[in-house]
Amino acid sequence: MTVVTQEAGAPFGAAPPSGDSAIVTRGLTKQFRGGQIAVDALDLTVPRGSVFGFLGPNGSGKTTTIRMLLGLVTPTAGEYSVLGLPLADALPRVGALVEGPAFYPYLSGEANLFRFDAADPTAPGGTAKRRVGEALERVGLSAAAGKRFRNYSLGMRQRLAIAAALLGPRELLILDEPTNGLDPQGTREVRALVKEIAADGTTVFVSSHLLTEVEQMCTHAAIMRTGNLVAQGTIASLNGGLATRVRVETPDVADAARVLGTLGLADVRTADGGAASVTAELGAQAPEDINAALVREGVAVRGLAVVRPSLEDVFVGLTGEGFDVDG
Ligand SMILES: Nc1ncnc2c1ncn2[C@@H]1O[C@H](COP(=O)(O)OP(=O)(O)OP(=O)(O)O)[C@@H](O)[C@H]1O
Repeated sequence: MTVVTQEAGAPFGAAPPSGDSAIVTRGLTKQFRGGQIAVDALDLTVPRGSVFGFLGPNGSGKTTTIRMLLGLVTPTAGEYSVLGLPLADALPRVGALVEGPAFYPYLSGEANLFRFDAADPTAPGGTAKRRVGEALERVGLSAAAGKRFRNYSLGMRQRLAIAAALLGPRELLILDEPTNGLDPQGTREVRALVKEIAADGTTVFVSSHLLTEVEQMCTHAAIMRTGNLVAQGTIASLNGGLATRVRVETPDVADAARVLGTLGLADVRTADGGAASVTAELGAQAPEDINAALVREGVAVRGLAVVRPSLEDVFVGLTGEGFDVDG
C-alpha cells in the first residue's frame, strides 16, 4: 500500500470532467490520522440512470467513500464530481441515507418527516406539506402516515428513512447499506423500492456487502477490497469476463469427464472433496446435446446444470480470495 501525500495546492473536490456521469472520482483517497488508508486512489464512474452497487466486505471503504462524496469527510488526495456541479449546488439534488435519521418513536411517520424537513435550511418551507405527502406516497407509506413510528415494521422504518431522503426532487440517491439489519420482508421492500425509484429516472448509488443483493438490484457495480477498486462496470460485463459452465452430477465421474473432453469442452474439472460431479466450460455446446452424449456413453446422469458466473466468481477470480463479508 502506498502512502499518500497531498500535492501542494491540489484542490479537493475539484470537478473532473463528468460527461454523462452522476459521480466521477479520480485518485480519491482517504488516509485516517492513525495511518490507515481507508480508500486508496479510487477511480469511480457512475453513469446517470444506473442503479450502481458499491460492493465490498465490511471495512473495505464504502462508507468513507460515500462520506467524502457528500462532503462529510475531507479527502486526503484526489478529486470528485457529483452531478457535474460544485458540491454546494449538487447536494440539494442528492438524497442520502448514510446513518439512518433518528426518528421520534412517539410521533407519526408524517410528523417525523415534517420535523426532518424543517431542520433542512435548503428545503422551501411553504411546500413542506406537498413534499412530505409525495415522499410518503413514493415509499408506499401514505396509508400508514398517521401511525406512530414505534409501531412501524423494520421495512416501514427504512422506507421512512428513504422518504426523508426524497423530500425534494432528487437526481441522485445515495444509500449506505439500506438493507442492513432488516428482516427478509423489510429487505424485499427496500430492494423493490430502490428499483422503483430508479425506474423513475433517479440514479441510485447503493452500497452493500451482499453480492446477490447487488446482482439482483443493480445495473452496474464496483467491487471494493481493503480500500481498492477491484473492478467496475455493468453487471453483465463483470460477469461476462468469466465462462458459463456446465455441471454434471454423476457417480461415473471419470467417464463423464472423458465424454466432456471428447465433446471439446474446455477446462474439465472433477469436484474436490468426493462430490460426485464434473464441471466444464459450456462454450457453444447445447446442454441437451451434452446430456445426450453422456447418456449414449452409458454415464448415469443424476443432474445437469448450467452454472452462470456470479459476482462472487468475479471477485474470487480477480483477487484469489473468497468474498468475506466480515472483511
Ligand atoms: N474515523 C476513522 N478513523 C480511523 N479509521 C477509520 C475511520 N472511519 C473508518 N475507518 C477505517 O477505514 C476502513 C474503511 O471503513 P469504512 O467504514 O469506510 O468501510 P465500509 O466498507 O463502509 O465498512 P462497513 O460496511 O463496515 O461500514 C476500516 O478499516 C475502518 O476501520
